[in-house]
Amino acid sequence: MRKLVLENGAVFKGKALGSDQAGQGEVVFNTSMTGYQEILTDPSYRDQIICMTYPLIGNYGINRDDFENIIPHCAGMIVKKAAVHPSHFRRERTLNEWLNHHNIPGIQGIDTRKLTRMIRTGGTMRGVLSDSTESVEEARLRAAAVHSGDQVRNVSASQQYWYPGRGRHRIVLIDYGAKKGIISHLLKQEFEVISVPWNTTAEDVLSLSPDGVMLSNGPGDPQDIPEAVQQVRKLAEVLPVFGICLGHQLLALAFGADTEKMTFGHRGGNHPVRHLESGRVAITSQNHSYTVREASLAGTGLNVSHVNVNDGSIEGLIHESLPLFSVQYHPEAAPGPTESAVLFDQFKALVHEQTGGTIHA
Ligand SMILES: NC(=O)CC[C@H](N)C(=O)O
Repeated sequence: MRKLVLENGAVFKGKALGSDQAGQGEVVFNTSMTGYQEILTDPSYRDQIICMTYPLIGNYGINRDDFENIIPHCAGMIVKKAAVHPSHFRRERTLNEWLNHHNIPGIQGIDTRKLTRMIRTGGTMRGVLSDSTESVEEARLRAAAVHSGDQVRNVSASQQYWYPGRGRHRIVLIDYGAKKGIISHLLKQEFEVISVPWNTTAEDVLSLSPDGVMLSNGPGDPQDIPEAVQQVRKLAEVLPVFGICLGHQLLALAFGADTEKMTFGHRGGNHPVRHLESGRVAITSQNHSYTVREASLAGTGLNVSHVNVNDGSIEGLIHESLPLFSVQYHPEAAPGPTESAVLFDQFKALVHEQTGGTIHA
């Protein structure tokens, strides 16, 4: 028997999934029906235990192509039922085999609806996964003591990577825990991409002669990395910038706005977002716990471009005079609906406009 114990004392008894090692982290839920491979390898889930609300996970196995990072960074996985015999022509391993291979613990067979409702009302909670015979109170105390920090430092690559691309314009991607999908979309726009570690100084970024800067997604609280915020501000004054998720939050902080933690965040592939100027709604892929505080935007030069249709939270920002924009959701859609990929076209157009170039088809 394996159990999940939350910091509020709730106990969920189920069966083992993945590694036998004890797991601990912040328990979050994701409403995507598919895309578990991309979700498990998204570095933004660092130190989090992911509960999938869809009841059958793993039915098409794990393949060699759909990774968002070389290794998974999440702390655990919770499913109602993990498929034992996945069926897909690209499948190479089962979910259970792959979790074992990467030493990630999980639990299956618990009431994931009950857990999700508990998080929706009580907020994101810390929890532990264990096989041990420790008492519930001991496990609860362990859960309440879970502390995460240094998440970006732990997931960002420690060196530069160069992706030649086919275009004339060079983008420096600041890697706070970047998903492969972002790099693929930049290359599709024919940008040359240089990804740099999260703590690269603005001066070192500028020495690479970029035509624009992409601020990636990443784990944790954006306020944990004030040194990165300072560098973003310097870059935003001189170059076109596009920020995604953590990158969006860092851009807001760089201009003096504030961020706060949401009760349970947004995670899934079906979040409706309204573009205020056109009134058009896009269905988006999301994975975040923090949000930009609307009241804090006054006087920053940043305006709200997109809002979440469900709860009205800020989903996009645009600067009133500088060539900068950002979104809280995931236009790279890995996994998720691809309709927001147009934002990468808009970034290309912005970079070309700023550099005086023309777009080559
Ligand atoms: N996907 C992301 O970049 C997440 C951003 C941030 N860690 C949050 O949870 O809000």
